[in-house]
Amino acid sequence: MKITDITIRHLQMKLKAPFTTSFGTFTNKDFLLLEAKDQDGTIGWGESVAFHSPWYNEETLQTNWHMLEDFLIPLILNKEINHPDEVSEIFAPIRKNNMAKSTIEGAIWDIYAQQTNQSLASALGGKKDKIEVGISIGIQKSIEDLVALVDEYVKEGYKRIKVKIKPGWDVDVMRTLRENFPNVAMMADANSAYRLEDAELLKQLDEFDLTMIEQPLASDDIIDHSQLQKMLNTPICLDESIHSLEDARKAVELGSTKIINIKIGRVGGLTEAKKIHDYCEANGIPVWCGGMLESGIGRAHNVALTTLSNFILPGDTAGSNRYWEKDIILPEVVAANGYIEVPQTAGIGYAIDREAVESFTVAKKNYK
Ligand SMILES: O=C(O)CCC(=O)C1=CC=C[C@@H](O)[C@@H]1C(=O)O
Ligand SMILES: [Mg+2]
Repeated sequence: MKITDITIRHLQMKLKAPFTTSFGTFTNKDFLLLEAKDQDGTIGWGESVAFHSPWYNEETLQTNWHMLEDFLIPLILNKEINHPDEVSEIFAPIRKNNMAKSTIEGAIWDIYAQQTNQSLASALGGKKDKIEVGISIGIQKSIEDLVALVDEYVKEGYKRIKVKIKPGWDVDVMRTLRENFPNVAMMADANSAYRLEDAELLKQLDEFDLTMIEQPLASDDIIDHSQLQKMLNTPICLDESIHSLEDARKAVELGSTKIINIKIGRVGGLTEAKKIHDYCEANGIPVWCGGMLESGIGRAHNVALTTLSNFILPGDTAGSNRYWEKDIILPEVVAANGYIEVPQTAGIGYAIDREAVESFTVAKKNYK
């Protein structure tokens, strides 16, 4: 294929419910949507998961737009590409900026799957026809509000409940949840809110039979997590610390993590995500697919990735209606009784709702 035409759009979509983590609260999702067209007119879609501000990692919507416009698109336009795995090689001279790279690579995977007349899941080697899904709940105003929300999602059949923790909102919260929901698969995501000195406090979480504690320590740490894991019975899951297969290898070899949260954007795209999946499978490390409050396009990519065999834990890919009054795909991603049916049509398996896209677009630019 040869990509001959790319359009970047800045979309602003209002979240159904504000999302609060140990870093703060946001009510809108601003993100870049990338539309790529090849010489035959096949159109593929990719979504940047970079937030408006650099709180999750160093990338932002603006840095992504800059990297795409000034470096990545010029490397891709009118270049002969035989397989999407070539994109990460083309981008190898560009340091980091994984979310920007992933945005364009995802669109190329979509085009490739359409041109080989297979679902994106199949193109990645996935075999599942439905995936188990969990749900991630931001920090709530009160424990009572949190219990009510968890109760709602458990009744909807979500297979795993993920809650945020931070100093002052941790042991008591998890104890109350466990008392109310003794049999639900539950995990905590700390988003790096703790230090190794907090080990004794984090050890108290062992009492609640959590499936994992996600990213308790610094977002660029692997060493201290290996020390902490020796002190905890609960498995540590790394998210922000893992940017590549190399990071995953080092973390696994050091015993820093027993589970890995794979996010396509964080690791630079589907090709690297698949490499991490395969390495973890060969080393007995289960993985699951994390979320970044994606629109239906990013959500569709997450569904396809989760069909790979070692995605054995429910991820954060909840249904579209959890996030948006109206998504930008048709049909929307639907989670029913904790499962999402995997689309079998060619490409990402969902059609774009152009009217919805245009209604949320606040800026756009075309590149030929
Ligand atoms: O997309 C979802 O529903 C999951 C969102 C989510 O839990 C996160 C998104 C971004 C940063 C964090 O707050 C958290 C995570 O680290 O997984
Ligand atoms: Mg996380």
